[in-house]
Amino acid sequence: MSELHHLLTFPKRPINEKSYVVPLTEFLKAGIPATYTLEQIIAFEKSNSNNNTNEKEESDEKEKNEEIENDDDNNSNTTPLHILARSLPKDLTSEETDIVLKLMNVLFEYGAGWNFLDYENKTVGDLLLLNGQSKDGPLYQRLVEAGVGAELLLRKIDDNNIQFLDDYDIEKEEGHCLVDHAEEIANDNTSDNSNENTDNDATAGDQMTYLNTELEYTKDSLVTKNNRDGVMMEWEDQIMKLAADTLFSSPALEANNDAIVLNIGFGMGIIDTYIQTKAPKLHYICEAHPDVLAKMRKDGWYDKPNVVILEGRWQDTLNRLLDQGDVFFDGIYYDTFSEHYQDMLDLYDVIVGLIKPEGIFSFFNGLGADREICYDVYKKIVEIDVATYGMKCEFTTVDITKILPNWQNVKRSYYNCNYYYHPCISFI
Ligand SMILES: C[S@@+](CC[C@H](N)C(=O)[O-])C[C@H]1O[C@@H](n2cnc3c(N)ncnc32)[C@H](O)[C@@H]1O
Repeated sequence: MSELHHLLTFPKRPINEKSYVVPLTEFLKAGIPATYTLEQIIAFEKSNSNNNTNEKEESDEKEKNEEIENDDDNNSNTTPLHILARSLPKDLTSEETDIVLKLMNVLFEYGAGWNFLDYENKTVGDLLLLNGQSKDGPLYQRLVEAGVGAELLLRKIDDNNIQFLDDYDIEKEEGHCLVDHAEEIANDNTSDNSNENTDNDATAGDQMTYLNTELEYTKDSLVTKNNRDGVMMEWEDQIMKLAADTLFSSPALEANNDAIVLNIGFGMGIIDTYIQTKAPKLHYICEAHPDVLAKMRKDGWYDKPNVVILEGRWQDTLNRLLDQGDVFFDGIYYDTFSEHYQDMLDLYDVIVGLIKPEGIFSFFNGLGADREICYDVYKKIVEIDVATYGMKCEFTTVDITKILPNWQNVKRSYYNCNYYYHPCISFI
């Protein structure tokens, strides 16, 4: 362990400016990177000890190093911020908390990352919470702020086509939060859109690959036929019920049967079934996948008098509705598959043109739900993004510990938090 890392284990109390902020700043000013990881130190020491075989006295250190080296995938990045969060005393005074906040500020100022995973596969956020910090507390909130800043900056860089690193490298190296209904991105972008090669990992990450992939309805899910990627699962039933209620909560609605609502993404039709129980005047459903459309036809959705089916991707069908200029919605719900947050940014442009002034927009919020800190960062990002359209997003937190599945029959879990932030978006 380097002196910098050792300092952040808080070897002495109280934690004050002189003993901590001053030396940390000096280390960083001297050129030690704020992202200097334990793994890099181990690699360095290993190469040194190979050259100098008689220096083997630090056995404690070796044990720790072995733990880190034995990390499953060896991809961990145990940064100084991890050490700080892991070593945080549980009985911090408020003066000491202020100093720790200063230490975090200094580390971020010198380029510390907010979302690396350490040798135990934990984020700094996980460690702060484990050490008694609350989500509303200044330390966790500082981390969220850093995440929001970094994600917005990354977006600006992408927008301007400035490429410091290959996009894929950024995602791999920083454990970049994946913000889709499914949590993992495709291994690579080599899909050729043919049926033969489509049913692989890319189904969740690439829309055209997904739309060419055969689907299968099981008793309680909709999955990609060959690789069993969960497109939709029945455990979300209560979330869909809540969402359907939200769609009918526009203050301008006098009765449900006046309502004109739109659902984007049919899947298992769970939310659409709840919407139908409210007997809206018009119920639009936008769906792109041929297998899902076939199921909708078979189950009689095309024959329902108040249902209008928009066949195709929302990117095409909703823009046509916008051009038409004569349909406006009291409620819009969005829940697709294999799309990215960039798609949601594009969707906001369409939504503001299609929703009535007092209408409500909501979506399945799996944004960053693979990690608590990512989920909190994306909660903030949504608020910031919709605010640019003069809208506000109010979240209701729902405990979902009892309804989360065991993920046994699908390839991977796409939701790893035991609570759900249900969004309700409306004009201010
Ligand atoms: C997670 S499921 C929706 C589940 C639905 N909320 C329910 O209650 O069952 C996602 C659906 O979105 C559809 N989809 C994916 N991308 C789409 C797009 N660009 N436009 C329209 N539908 C899309 C998928 O085919 C799939 O049927």
